Amino acid sequence: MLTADQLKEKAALRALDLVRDGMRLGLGTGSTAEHFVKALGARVAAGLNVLCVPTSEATRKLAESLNIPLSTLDEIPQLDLTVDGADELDDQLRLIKGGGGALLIEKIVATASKSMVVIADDSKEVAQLGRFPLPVEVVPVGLRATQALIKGMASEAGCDGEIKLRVGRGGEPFYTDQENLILDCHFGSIPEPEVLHFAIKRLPGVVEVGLFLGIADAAFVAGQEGLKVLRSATWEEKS
Ligand SMILES: O=C[C@H](O)[C@H](O)[C@H](O)COP(=O)(O)O
Repeated sequence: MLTADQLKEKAALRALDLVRDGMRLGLGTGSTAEHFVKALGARVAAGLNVLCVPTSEATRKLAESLNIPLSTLDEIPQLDLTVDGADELDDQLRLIKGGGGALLIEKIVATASKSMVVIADDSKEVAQLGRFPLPVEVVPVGLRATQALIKGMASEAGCDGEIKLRVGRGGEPFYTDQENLILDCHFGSIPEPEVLHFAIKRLPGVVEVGLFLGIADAAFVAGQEGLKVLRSATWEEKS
């Protein structure tokens, strides 16, 4: 019986098969992405030539410690591949991300990539998104007003539930790398993710919504029975 962490590593190692010499890569954030970055670091130490854009300060520090060559999207606006974890995914490759607070840069980097591949253990797979509280990144100014607006818009989109300001370990508000706040929306289920995304995203205080829709091209999902590959209609794995 493999532990959840071993399953995450298995998915991450499978994604490493996609990496080719000379690629420009987006590096995701979180415990699953960390396995990918560490394994990539070992390949770089063995001579692989890649240039990578991290999606968070935590990932930048980890990649730096492994001597992985780093750049920014300003220098390389288009990437070949981004590999990242997810908090939830459904069978249409729709995701909830942002459990670690990195959703904004993760979405920018993934969208700037020709392919985005998700790595996950099978506890992240759901029939309907929403069991995991949906993270919404908001600017600190007007927090309570934005929170009330999100609640109203979400309710119209069929999603009700508590919306909580994320706090850090010491009970103080959690700030993202961009000094924004996160509202975790405990909806339980999101019947129409596209409708909800559109409704919330257009509010002025909202920076980004943790729904990734039409962004992921494939997912490697590791379970006790083996590794499952989910593919979008257009994704082809090059050998
Ligand atoms: O903000 C964090 C990211 O979206 C992570 O990729 C997501 O929370 C999954 O993290 P983990 O692999 O640790 O479950």
